[in-house]
Amino acid sequence: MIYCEGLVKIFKSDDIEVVALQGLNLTVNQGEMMAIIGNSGSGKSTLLNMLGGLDRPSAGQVNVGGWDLLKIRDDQLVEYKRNTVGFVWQNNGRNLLPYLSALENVEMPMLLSGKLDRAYAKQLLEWVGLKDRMHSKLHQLSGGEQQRVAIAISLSNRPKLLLADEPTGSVDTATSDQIMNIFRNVNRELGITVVIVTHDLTLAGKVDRVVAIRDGLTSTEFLKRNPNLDLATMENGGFHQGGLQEVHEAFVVVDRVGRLQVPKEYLEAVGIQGRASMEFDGDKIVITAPKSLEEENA
Ligand SMILES: Nc1ncnc2c1ncn2[C@@H]1O[C@H](COP(=O)(O)OP(=O)(O)OP(=O)(O)O)[C@@H](O)[C@H]1O
Repeated sequence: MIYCEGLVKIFKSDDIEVVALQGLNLTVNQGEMMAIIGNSGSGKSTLLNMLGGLDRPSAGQVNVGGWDLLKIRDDQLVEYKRNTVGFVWQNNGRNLLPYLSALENVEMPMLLSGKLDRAYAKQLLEWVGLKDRMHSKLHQLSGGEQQRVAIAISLSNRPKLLLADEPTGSVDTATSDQIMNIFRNVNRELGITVVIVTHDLTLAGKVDRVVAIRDGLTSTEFLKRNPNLDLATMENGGFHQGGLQEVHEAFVVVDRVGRLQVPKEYLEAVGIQGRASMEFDGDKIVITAPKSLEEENA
Protein backbone atom coordinates (compact mmCIF):
# COMPACT_ATOMS: atom_id res chain seq x y z
CA MET A 1 0.00 0.00 0.00
CA ILE A 2 2.80 2.39 0.99
CA TYR A 3 6.33 2.21 -0.30
CA CYS A 4 8.89 4.90 0.56
CA GLU A 5 12.54 4.64 -0.25
CA GLY A 6 15.12 7.32 0.40
CA LEU A 7 12.33 9.83 1.02
CA VAL A 8 13.65 13.35 1.55
CA LYS A 9 11.79 16.48 2.60
CA ILE A 10 13.57 19.79 2.89
CA PHE A 11 11.78 22.90 4.15
CA LYS A 12 13.31 26.12 2.86
CA SER A 13 12.48 29.46 4.38
CA ASP A 14 14.57 32.57 3.61
CA ASP A 15 18.10 31.25 3.91
CA ILE A 16 17.39 28.43 6.37
CA GLU A 17 16.99 24.83 5.27
CA VAL A 18 15.51 22.14 7.51
CA VAL A 19 15.94 18.53 6.41
CA ALA A 20 12.85 16.99 8.03
CA LEU A 21 13.17 13.59 6.31
CA GLN A 22 16.61 12.48 5.29
CA GLY A 23 16.20 9.36 3.17
CA LEU A 24 13.45 7.53 4.97
CA ASN A 25 12.43 3.96 4.07
CA LEU A 26 9.04 2.55 4.96
CA THR A 27 6.82 -0.20 3.60
CA VAL A 28 3.25 -0.70 4.78
CA ASN A 29 1.23 -3.64 3.47
CA GLN A 30 -2.33 -3.44 2.31
CA GLY A 31 -4.67 -4.16 5.24
CA GLU A 32 -2.07 -3.44 7.93
CA MET A 33 -2.73 -1.40 11.06
CA MET A 34 0.49 0.13 12.28
CA ALA A 35 1.85 3.05 14.28
CA ILE A 36 4.68 5.50 13.79
CA ILE A 37 6.34 6.86 16.93
CA GLY A 38 9.15 9.34 17.48
CA ASN A 39 10.18 12.37 19.50
CA SER A 40 8.93 15.84 18.74
CA GLY A 41 10.60 17.10 15.59
CA SER A 42 11.60 13.64 14.34
CA GLY A 43 9.56 14.07 11.15
CA LYS A 44 6.37 12.09 11.88
CA SER A 45 3.89 14.75 10.77
CA THR A 46 6.03 15.62 7.76
CA LEU A 47 5.87 11.97 6.67
CA LEU A 48 2.11 11.77 7.23
CA ASN A 49 1.53 14.98 5.27
CA MET A 50 3.54 13.55 2.35
CA LEU A 51 1.52 10.32 2.46
CA GLY A 52 -1.73 12.28 2.63
CA GLY A 53 -0.80 14.38 -0.39
CA LEU A 54 -0.91 17.56 1.71
CA ASP A 55 2.71 18.39 0.97
CA ARG A 56 5.15 17.42 -1.76
CA PRO A 57 8.30 15.35 -1.16
CA SER A 58 11.66 16.89 -2.16
CA ALA A 59 13.29 13.66 -3.42
CA GLY A 60 13.29 9.87 -3.18
CA GLN A 61 10.48 7.46 -3.90
CA VAL A 62 7.01 7.44 -2.42
CA ASN A 63 4.25 5.31 -3.82
CA VAL A 64 0.83 4.97 -2.20
CA GLY A 65 -1.85 2.70 -3.62
CA GLY A 66 -0.16 2.76 -7.03
CA TRP A 67 0.28 6.57 -7.13
CA ASP A 68 3.78 7.98 -7.46
CA LEU A 69 3.50 10.98 -5.12
CA LEU A 70 6.73 12.53 -6.36
CA LYS A 71 5.62 12.74 -9.97
CA ILE A 72 1.86 13.07 -9.51
CA ARG A 73 0.21 16.04 -11.30
CA ASP A 74 -1.86 18.55 -9.33
CA ASP A 75 -5.16 17.34 -10.83
CA GLN A 76 -4.25 13.73 -10.03
CA LEU A 77 -3.36 14.77 -6.49
CA VAL A 78 -6.91 16.09 -6.03
CA GLU A 79 -8.23 12.73 -7.21
CA TYR A 80 -5.79 10.90 -4.91
CA LYS A 81 -6.91 12.89 -1.86
CA ARG A 82 -10.55 12.42 -2.79
CA ASN A 83 -10.46 8.67 -3.41
CA THR A 84 -7.47 7.06 -1.76
CA VAL A 85 -6.80 8.65 1.64
CA GLY A 86 -8.73 9.68 4.72
CA PHE A 87 -7.15 11.91 7.39
CA VAL A 88 -7.81 12.28 11.13
CA TRP A 89 -6.04 15.01 13.11
CA GLN A 90 -5.63 15.58 16.82
CA ASN A 91 -7.28 18.96 16.39
CA ASN A 92 -10.70 18.53 14.81
CA GLY A 93 -11.09 22.25 14.12
CA ARG A 94 -9.59 21.83 10.67
CA ASN A 95 -12.39 19.66 9.26
CA LEU A 96 -15.48 20.18 11.43
CA LEU A 97 -18.17 22.84 11.18
CA PRO A 98 -19.53 23.75 14.66
CA TYR A 99 -23.02 24.94 13.70
CA LEU A 100 -23.86 21.96 11.52
CA SER A 101 -25.09 18.64 12.93
CA ALA A 102 -22.84 15.58 13.12
CA LEU A 103 -24.69 14.13 10.12
CA GLU A 104 -24.37 17.34 8.06
CA ASN A 105 -20.66 17.40 8.86
CA VAL A 106 -20.24 13.87 7.50
CA GLU A 107 -22.32 14.73 4.43
CA MET A 108 -20.33 17.89 3.64
CA PRO A 109 -17.32 16.23 1.96
CA MET A 110 -19.71 13.93 0.09
CA LEU A 111 -21.57 16.99 -1.21
CA LEU A 112 -18.31 18.66 -2.21
CA SER A 113 -17.28 15.65 -4.25
CA GLY A 114 -20.78 15.32 -5.75
CA LYS A 115 -21.44 11.92 -4.15
CA LEU A 116 -23.98 12.50 -1.39
CA ASP A 117 -24.98 9.21 0.24
CA ARG A 118 -27.10 9.90 3.34
CA ALA A 119 -27.56 6.22 4.19
CA TYR A 120 -23.80 5.69 4.24
CA ALA A 121 -23.25 8.87 6.30
CA LYS A 122 -25.72 7.55 8.89
CA GLN A 123 -24.10 4.14 8.81
CA LEU A 124 -20.70 5.70 9.49
CA LEU A 125 -22.01 7.62 12.49
CA GLU A 126 -23.58 4.43 13.78
CA TRP A 127 -20.23 2.73 13.27
CA VAL A 128 -18.44 5.24 15.49
CA GLY A 129 -21.15 4.89 18.16
CA LEU A 130 -23.00 8.16 17.51
CA LYS A 131 -26.33 6.86 16.22
CA ASP A 132 -28.24 8.76 18.89
CA ARG A 133 -26.27 11.99 18.49
CA MET A 134 -26.23 12.36 14.71
CA HIS A 135 -28.63 15.30 14.73
CA SER A 136 -26.81 17.18 17.51
CA LYS A 137 -24.86 20.25 16.50
CA LEU A 138 -21.11 19.76 16.63
CA HIS A 139 -20.61 22.32 19.40
CA GLN A 140 -23.04 20.33 21.59
CA LEU A 141 -20.79 17.26 21.45
CA SER A 142 -17.88 16.44 23.76
CA GLY A 143 -14.30 16.45 22.49
CA GLY A 144 -14.27 12.66 22.23
CA GLU A 145 -17.58 12.62 20.35
CA GLN A 146 -16.28 15.30 17.97
CA GLN A 147 -13.23 13.16 17.36
CA ARG A 148 -15.49 10.24 16.46
CA VAL A 149 -17.37 12.50 14.01
CA ALA A 150 -13.97 13.37 12.52
CA ILE A 151 -13.29 9.65 12.04
CA ALA A 152 -16.67 9.20 10.32
CA ILE A 153 -15.79 12.13 8.02
CA SER A 154 -12.40 10.64 7.21
CA LEU A 155 -14.19 7.49 6.02
CA SER A 156 -16.86 9.30 4.01
CA ASN A 157 -14.89 9.06 0.75
CA ARG A 158 -14.41 5.28 1.27
CA PRO A 159 -10.59 5.57 1.43
CA LYS A 160 -8.21 2.65 1.11
CA LEU A 161 -5.78 4.25 3.55
CA LEU A 162 -6.57 6.05 6.80
CA LEU A 163 -3.90 8.36 8.22
CA ALA A 164 -4.27 9.55 11.82
CA ASP A 165 -2.00 12.17 13.39
CA GLU A 166 -2.14 11.93 17.22
CA PRO A 167 -5.83 10.93 17.03
CA THR A 168 -6.16 10.50 20.79
CA GLY A 169 -3.93 13.42 21.77
CA SER A 170 -6.63 15.40 23.54
CA VAL A 171 -9.00 12.76 24.91
CA ASP A 172 -9.09 10.68 28.12
CA THR A 173 -8.04 7.02 28.36
CA ALA A 174 -11.56 5.59 28.01
CA THR A 175 -12.20 7.64 24.85
CA SER A 176 -8.76 6.79 23.55
CA ASP A 177 -9.58 3.06 23.92
CA GLN A 178 -12.89 3.61 22.16
CA ILE A 179 -11.14 5.39 19.26
CA MET A 180 -8.56 2.62 18.95
CA ASN A 181 -11.37 0.05 18.83
CA ILE A 182 -13.01 2.01 16.01
CA PHE A 183 -9.70 1.98 14.08
CA ARG A 184 -9.39 -1.75 14.70
CA ASN A 185 -12.91 -2.35 13.33
CA VAL A 186 -12.32 -0.09 10.35
CA ASN A 187 -9.18 -2.07 9.64
CA ARG A 188 -10.64 -5.54 10.14
CA GLU A 189 -14.09 -5.11 8.71
CA LEU A 190 -13.59 -2.56 5.94
CA GLY A 191 -10.05 -3.76 5.14
CA ILE A 192 -8.72 -0.19 5.30
CA THR A 193 -4.97 0.19 5.92
CA VAL A 194 -4.50 2.33 9.06
CA VAL A 195 -1.37 4.36 9.90
CA ILE A 196 -1.37 6.15 13.27
CA VAL A 197 1.23 8.70 14.36
CA THR A 198 1.51 8.95 18.12
CA HIS A 199 3.64 9.85 21.13
CA ASP A 200 1.64 7.46 23.27
CA LEU A 201 3.38 4.12 23.72
CA THR A 202 0.31 2.41 25.20
CA LEU A 203 -1.56 3.32 22.05
CA ALA A 204 1.29 2.12 19.88
CA GLY A 205 1.22 -1.15 21.83
CA LYS A 206 -2.24 -1.89 20.47
CA VAL A 207 -1.10 -2.37 16.90
CA ASP A 208 0.83 -5.22 15.30
CA ARG A 209 3.78 -3.16 14.12
CA VAL A 210 5.39 0.06 15.27
CA VAL A 211 8.05 1.95 13.38
CA ALA A 212 10.14 4.50 15.27
CA ILE A 213 11.47 7.55 13.45
CA ARG A 214 14.59 9.31 14.68
CA ASP A 215 16.02 12.40 12.95
CA GLY A 216 13.97 11.86 9.78
CA LEU A 217 14.93 8.18 9.38
CA THR A 218 13.24 4.95 10.39
CA SER A 219 15.43 3.61 13.19
CA THR A 220 13.68 0.79 15.05
CA GLU A 221 10.81 -1.51 14.25
CA PHE A 222 8.70 -3.24 16.91
CA LEU A 223 6.79 -6.36 15.93
CA LYS A 224 4.14 -8.00 18.07
CA ARG A 225 5.56 -11.20 19.60
CA ASN A 226 2.29 -13.03 19.19
CA PRO A 227 0.13 -11.54 16.44
CA ASN A 228 -2.74 -13.83 17.50
CA LEU A 229 -2.93 -12.12 20.88
CA ASP A 230 -5.92 -9.86 20.55
CA LEU A 231 -6.63 -6.58 22.26
CA ALA A 232 -8.92 -8.04 24.93
CA THR A 233 -6.29 -10.58 26.04
CA MET A 234 -3.65 -7.89 26.19
CA GLU A 235 -5.83 -5.64 28.31
CA ASN A 236 -6.87 -8.43 30.69
CA GLY A 237 -3.25 -9.43 31.02
CA GLY A 238 -2.39 -6.00 32.43
CA PHE A 239 -0.92 -4.72 29.21
CA HIS A 240 -1.88 -1.16 30.11
CA GLN A 241 0.95 -0.98 32.62
CA GLY A 242 3.54 -2.53 30.36
CA GLY A 243 3.86 -0.31 27.27
CA LEU A 244 5.43 -1.34 24.02
CA GLN A 245 8.24 -3.67 25.11
CA GLU A 246 5.91 -6.12 26.85
CA VAL A 247 4.12 -7.23 23.69
CA HIS A 248 6.58 -6.28 20.98
CA GLU A 249 10.07 -7.26 20.05
CA ALA A 250 12.38 -4.44 18.90
CA PHE A 251 14.47 -4.67 15.72
CA VAL A 252 16.92 -2.12 14.37
CA VAL A 253 16.09 -1.13 10.79
CA VAL A 254 18.84 -1.92 8.26
CA ASP A 255 18.37 -0.24 4.89
CA ARG A 256 19.11 -1.68 1.45
CA VAL A 257 22.74 -0.58 1.51
CA GLY A 258 23.35 -1.80 5.07
CA ARG A 259 23.01 1.44 7.03
CA LEU A 260 21.50 1.40 10.52
CA GLN A 261 21.10 3.92 13.31
CA VAL A 262 22.81 3.18 16.62
CA PRO A 263 20.98 4.80 19.57
CA LYS A 264 22.78 7.85 20.96
CA GLU A 265 22.72 6.37 24.51
CA TYR A 266 24.64 3.30 23.33
CA LEU A 267 27.26 5.41 21.54
CA GLU A 268 27.72 7.61 24.60
CA ALA A 269 27.93 4.62 26.95
CA VAL A 270 30.91 3.15 25.07
CA GLY A 271 32.43 6.54 24.15
CA ILE A 272 31.97 6.39 20.38
CA GLN A 273 32.30 9.73 18.61
CA GLY A 274 32.70 10.15 14.86
CA ARG A 275 34.15 6.67 14.20
CA ALA A 276 34.01 3.17 15.65
CA SER A 277 35.67 -0.22 15.32
CA MET A 278 33.56 -3.05 14.01
CA GLU A 279 34.41 -6.73 14.20
CA PHE A 280 32.64 -9.82 12.97
CA ASP A 281 33.36 -12.89 15.08
CA GLY A 282 31.58 -15.35 12.81
CA ASP A 283 28.40 -15.02 14.79
CA LYS A 284 28.05 -11.46 16.05
CA ILE A 285 28.97 -8.01 14.81
CA VAL A 286 30.62 -6.08 17.63
CA ILE A 287 30.88 -2.29 17.50
CA THR A 288 33.27 -0.67 19.97
CA ALA A 289 35.06 2.64 20.47
CA PRO A 290 37.98 2.84 18.01
CA LYS A 291 41.03 0.92 19.08
CA SER A 292 44.16 3.03 18.90
CA LEU A 293 46.98 1.83 16.62
CA GLU A 294 49.36 1.26 19.59
CA GLU A 295 46.77 -1.01 21.18
CA GLU A 296 46.45 -2.92 17.90
CA ASN A 297 50.22 -3.38 17.66
CA ALA A 298 50.70 -4.33 21.32
N1 LIG B 1 6.64 24.06 7.25
C1 LIG B 1 7.81 23.89 7.81
N2 LIG B 1 8.81 24.77 7.59
C2 LIG B 1 10.03 24.60 8.14
N3 LIG B 1 10.37 23.56 8.94
C3 LIG B 1 9.42 22.65 9.21
C4 LIG B 1 8.09 22.77 8.66
N4 LIG B 1 7.36 21.70 9.11
C5 LIG B 1 8.20 20.96 9.89
N5 LIG B 1 9.42 21.53 9.95
C6 LIG B 1 10.60 21.00 10.68
O1 LIG B 1 10.80 19.66 10.29
C7 LIG B 1 11.17 18.84 11.39
C8 LIG B 1 10.18 17.70 11.55
O2 LIG B 1 8.92 18.23 11.95
P1 LIG B 1 7.61 17.35 12.17
O3 LIG B 1 6.48 18.28 12.48
O4 LIG B 1 7.43 16.43 11.04
O5 LIG B 1 7.98 16.52 13.46
P2 LIG B 1 7.07 15.61 14.38
O6 LIG B 1 7.85 14.38 14.61
O7 LIG B 1 5.72 15.45 13.78
O8 LIG B 1 6.96 16.47 15.70
P3 LIG B 1 5.74 16.65 16.71
O9 LIG B 1 5.56 15.34 17.40
O10 LIG B 1 6.21 17.73 17.63
O11 LIG B 1 4.54 17.05 15.90
C9 LIG B 1 11.24 19.78 12.58
O12 LIG B 1 12.58 20.18 12.74
C10 LIG B 1 10.37 20.94 12.17
O13 LIG B 1 10.80 22.13 12.82
